[in-house]
Amino acid sequence: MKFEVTPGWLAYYPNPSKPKFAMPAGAVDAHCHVFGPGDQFPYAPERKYTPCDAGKDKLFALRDHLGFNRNVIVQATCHGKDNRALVDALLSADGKARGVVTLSSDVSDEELQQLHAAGVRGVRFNFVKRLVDFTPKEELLKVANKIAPLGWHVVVYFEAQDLPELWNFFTELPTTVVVDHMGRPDVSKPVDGEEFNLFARLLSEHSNIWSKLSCPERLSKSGPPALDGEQNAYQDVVPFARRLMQEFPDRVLFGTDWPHPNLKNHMPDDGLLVDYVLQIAPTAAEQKALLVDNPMRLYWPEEHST
Ligand SMILES: O=C(O)/C=C(\CC(=O)C(=O)O)C(=O)O
Repeated sequence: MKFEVTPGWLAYYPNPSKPKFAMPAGAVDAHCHVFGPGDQFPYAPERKYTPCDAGKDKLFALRDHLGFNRNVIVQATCHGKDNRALVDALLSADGKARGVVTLSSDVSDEELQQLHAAGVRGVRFNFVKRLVDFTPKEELLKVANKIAPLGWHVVVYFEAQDLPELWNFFTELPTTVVVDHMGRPDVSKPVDGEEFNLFARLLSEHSNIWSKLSCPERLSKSGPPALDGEQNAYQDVVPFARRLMQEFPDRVLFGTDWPHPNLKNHMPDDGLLVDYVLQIAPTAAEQKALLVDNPMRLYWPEEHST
């Protein structure tokens, strides 16, 4: 099937630079996507956007170019609950990729076993209103209860203003819970203000809740963008990520978010996005926790020793 991309769609950066930051051995890109290709893995009829194709071969080439060792591929809403593109990527990754899928509550035990064998270790619940239609919480809880016995976790994506309403749901989930993109704070508000304090409290009061420090390119208001060799990109986001890195060093993850769906004003150079990590995790110990130990503990526990 032929798909027309959403008007104004920004394609991923064509020739990313080589990062200056040599990541620790075994680094994991813990948040990225595959899109199609649409003629092989059609986009979902209920999608809110149509991206440009960004298939597994491009993702794996980027992984190697940037110096990551492994990927965690997260289901994006443009593929709905059809996880075939993601599973196909996992099966082609020589064990170097794990996945987070989207499921409906009638998923069978047999399907779950197949997904587990392919490398799936989590489900994603998306609450961002521009991306998805509403799903009743009972439905989501059913899914969470089905995947809990497999040792999987739940990834949640929401915007900061919706946290109060979602708090009870998140804190009652029976699994590890991983929050995408620091709960999308408004970074023009203070890092120790009411909004971000609430998010930090979610983690401090619930030791099963983790956060990705990803997506400065999406959260930043004043940049500067990760373009043209910029080594101090997205300075307005750094204090937020830095706070979580320091307060919860063993529950944070980082990912590129390639191919960066729905960006509106610029497309980052992924090499410079890797260099951004030096600002939020300046010490070798923090870098190892963020990029290796934490994601390995969550996604490859059988290989993880520390
Ligand atoms: O890639 C991300 O994490 C963020 C997205 C897209 C997304 O999550 C999805 O479509 O599922 C966004 O903010 O548009």
